Amino acid sequence: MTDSVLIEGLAVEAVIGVYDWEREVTQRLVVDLEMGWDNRIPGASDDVVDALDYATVSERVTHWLQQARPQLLETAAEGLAVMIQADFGVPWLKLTLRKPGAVPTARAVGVRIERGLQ
Ligand SMILES: Nc1nc2c(c(=O)[nH]1)N=C([C@H](O)[C@@H](O)CO)CN2
Repeated sequence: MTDSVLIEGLAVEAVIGVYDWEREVTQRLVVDLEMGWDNRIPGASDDVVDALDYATVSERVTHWLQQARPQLLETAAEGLAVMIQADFGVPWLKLTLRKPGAVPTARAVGVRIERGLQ
């Protein structure tokens, strides 16, 4: 199944980082998500109940990142993937998590993971 639902450039202020100073501040994270979903069903019903609601997923991702306070981007990405697959029934996803302020000479640094079967 090649259909998907997208969330691009979701900005979240959260505590993340391995250094002591990073535990005292929030930093900007930017989330890009592609989530497998059969869009033929909502496409036929025109009912959001059948859709993967990107607004609800965005809220849950934001809340998860703000309460988790992970050290590593890898930990955050893994936890988000588990939550999205379990809570929304998403069969596969590609998640990119960027930390734009981490390396001043780079536009952004980050990690990308894919989970599940496409
Ligand atoms: N692969 C990673 N490398 C680093 C991470 C990370 O989360 N994943 N984090 C840091 C620090 O927290 C850094 O962002 C502080 O500027 C270093 N390397």
